[in-house]
Amino acid sequence: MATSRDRLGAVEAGESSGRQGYSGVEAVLSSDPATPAPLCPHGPTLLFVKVNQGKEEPRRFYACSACRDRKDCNFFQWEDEKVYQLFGYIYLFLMYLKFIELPLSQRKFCQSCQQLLLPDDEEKHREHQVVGDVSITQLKRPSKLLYPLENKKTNAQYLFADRSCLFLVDLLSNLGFRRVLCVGTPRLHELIRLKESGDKKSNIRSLLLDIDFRYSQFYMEDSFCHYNMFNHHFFDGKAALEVCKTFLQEDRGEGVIMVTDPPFGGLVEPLAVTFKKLIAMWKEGHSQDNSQKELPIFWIFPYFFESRICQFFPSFCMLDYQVDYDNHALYKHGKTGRKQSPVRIFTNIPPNRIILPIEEGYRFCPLCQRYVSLENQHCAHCNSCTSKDGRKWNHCFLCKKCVKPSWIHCSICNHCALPDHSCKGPKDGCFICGALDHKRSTCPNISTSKKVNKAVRKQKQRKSSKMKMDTTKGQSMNHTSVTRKKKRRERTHQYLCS
Ligand SMILES: C[S@@+](CC[C@H](N)C(=O)[O-])C[C@H]1O[C@@H](n2cnc3c(N)ncnc32)[C@H](O)[C@@H]1O
Ligand SMILES: [Zn+2]
Ligand SMILES: [Zn+2]
Ligand SMILES: [Zn+2]
Ligand SMILES: [Zn+2]
Ligand SMILES: [Zn+2]
Ligand SMILES: [Zn+2]
Repeated sequence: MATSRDRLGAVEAGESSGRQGYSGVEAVLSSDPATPAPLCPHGPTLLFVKVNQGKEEPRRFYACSACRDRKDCNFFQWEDEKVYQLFGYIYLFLMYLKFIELPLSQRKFCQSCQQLLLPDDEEKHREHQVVGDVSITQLKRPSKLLYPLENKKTNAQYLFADRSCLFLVDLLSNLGFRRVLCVGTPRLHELIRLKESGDKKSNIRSLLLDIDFRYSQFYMEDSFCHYNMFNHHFFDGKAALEVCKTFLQEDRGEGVIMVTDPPFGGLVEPLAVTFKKLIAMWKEGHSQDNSQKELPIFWIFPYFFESRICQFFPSFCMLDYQVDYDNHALYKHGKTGRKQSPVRIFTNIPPNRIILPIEEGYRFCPLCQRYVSLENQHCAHCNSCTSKDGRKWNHCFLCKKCVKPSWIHCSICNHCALPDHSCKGPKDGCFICGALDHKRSTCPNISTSKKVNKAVRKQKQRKSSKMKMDTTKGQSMNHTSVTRKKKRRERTHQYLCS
């Protein structure tokens, strides 16, 4: 919390090399384990020391362990100034109580430090970007006050568009849930609380687990735990773990659901391990007769992770609902009709209980007993509504399954693929006739090669204006994890950039 650009400026002044954004400094590896490092939104910070040639004792400071660039995380705290850590949550919450009692004109928020300011603090933030007149409504929507963390490597914080968030809150309430464990869903958490305080009928409570420490300014420890979902770590130790446990086990575990929307760059396996630990925590509070029951879960993630998620949670199915985000242009509805979002809800709740909004283009398929996208047509051969991406898919009789509309059956590869894919085998044959001694551009079965090139170009143009994710369930999972990771990154990149 005690970030300060001024002090950092002093450290950096006159330095030229070293850590980017913190030049002329080195990490202190053997910091005293008895003194835990303060936390930034990215977890425990690292201790650094300014390398100086002078004789005086260098002053040490804490900075973010994850972000190499100060632009991504400007946390800064001198080692000998550990004020906030001593008081932790209590301090922050007392500060919050003081804050809401101030007259509107004195309620200020420092955007540079991402921190609520009391009048005494103002002087320190004089040269920062400070906004005034922070209303109670704003305080109840911290996800709109704080800027979304956007560091791609550590934490891309994509926040739900109101439409999707309202849909989720209504759905949870219609399904009869009374408690929601929000794992990495700060905006859902605040909307549940907002509805709860406004509407007496809905009495849903919410507990947020998130790595973004900035939220602890706005919530007491019974509604926010600083948590790492990749290793099931509660930063505030046993007390926080107990809060979570009590929340899950209340009412003998009845009426609770976990909703999670992890960063998309995250790996499925560590997340699955963590979620199984949370499930086990919920189960501990059960009597034996309930042992068959599962903790209801909504796991929000891109559709191309379907096979991976179902590998760990075989009872999960993927809903057709497309989750939209505020701060990601490609995940939003376009001005003209729907821009496809690749993000879906994976759940162990029977899909026939989940009504998707007809006005947003979903319909009920009586054969599949679930709501599907309007264009997702029931295939008589597959006996299922097969589309994964919301477009109409076509059945290929050779592959014996439905495939994306942009795919064509390739006689060399013996399965459907994009027209301009490179075929397997020792040589890339001709896509048109399958012969190995020429490419499609010189195929004798087509009058002029120009025609083909033109057709291919056109197809490419058409394609690039549409979606471009080209993996189906079950494919691409049998390589080494390194190439898999790389490929997935590439695929996501390809999708996001198309
Ligand atoms: C893709 S965003 C989802 C936000 C959600 N759509 C919302 O609007 O409420 C991912 C969320 O997970 C949190 N997060 C990222 N890494 C995390 C970690 N290792 N452990 C816990 N939470 C994490 C982020 O702070 C962020 O709130
Ligand atoms: Zn940080
Ligand atoms: Zn400030
Ligand atoms: Zn169907
Ligand atoms: Zn089919
Ligand atoms: Zn085919
Ligand atoms: Zn091929």
